[in-house]
Amino acid sequence: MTLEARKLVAGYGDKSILEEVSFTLEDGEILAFFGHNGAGKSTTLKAVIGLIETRGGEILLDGERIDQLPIGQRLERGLRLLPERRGVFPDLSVEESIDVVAQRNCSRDGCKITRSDVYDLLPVLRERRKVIAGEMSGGQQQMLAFALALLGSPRCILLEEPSVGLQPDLVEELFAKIREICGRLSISAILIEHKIASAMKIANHVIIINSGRLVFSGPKTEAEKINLWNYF
Ligand SMILES: Nc1ncnc2c1ncn2[C@@H]1O[C@H](COP(=O)(O)OP(=O)(O)OP(=O)(O)O)[C@@H](O)[C@H]1O
Repeated sequence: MTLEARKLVAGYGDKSILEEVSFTLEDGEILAFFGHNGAGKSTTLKAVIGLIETRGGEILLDGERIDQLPIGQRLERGLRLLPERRGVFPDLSVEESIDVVAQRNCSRDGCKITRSDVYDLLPVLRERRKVIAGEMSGGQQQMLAFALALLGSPRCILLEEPSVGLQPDLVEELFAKIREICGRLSISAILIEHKIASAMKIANHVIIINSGRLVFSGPKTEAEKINLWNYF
């Protein structure tokens, strides 16, 4: 799978936010997406998933343009968005949550990741099957949110600050799981993250935007040579 954004332009009302943002993401790769508050990172993910319309540029999945498709068709093609703090059903148990999403995402033939697969990939969820999602720790809620994004046949998961509110050791645990699962199942991810060091540990590529403009794009090894803190 290749996800490519070419010179994306997007905004809200008469406000222009993204100015020709481009990136490419291959199978199993993790793209760390950095930039100061309000730089336009979430806006980029919203444009990729189809929550806002683009005003210029192209989004391609395996060479096919998807920027005019409705969200539903982008989901069917394997794009997933895991929004900040909003990835779980707070009143449902872990098992109910997984069942509801599996029913929707795994009903078609060729479902890559089933209910039992997510329990195998994230065993903590099997142990916590009967627990109400909203009553779990932040780390476990993020594991569940990630599991829900995995159900079906995901190809690229857009992660919006999954570490928010987590203790440092839980961030490391969650990120290690993301790295392991994406690598093993050839799922790619875009990771918006303010915890730079943790994100850098699992990233292959880095992009940085500043006021809606791309200021850096390159492999992790190149990003390690610059002072990333200059962009926050
Ligand atoms: N729904 C909206 N309507 C109007 N303006 C918006 C909307 N959502 C975001 N913006 C504005 O777009 C700009 C970019 O916001 P965005 O959320 O994409 O930034 P970000 O880089 O994700 O920031 P953060 O790291 O704080 O989440 C900001 O100026 C923000 O106020």
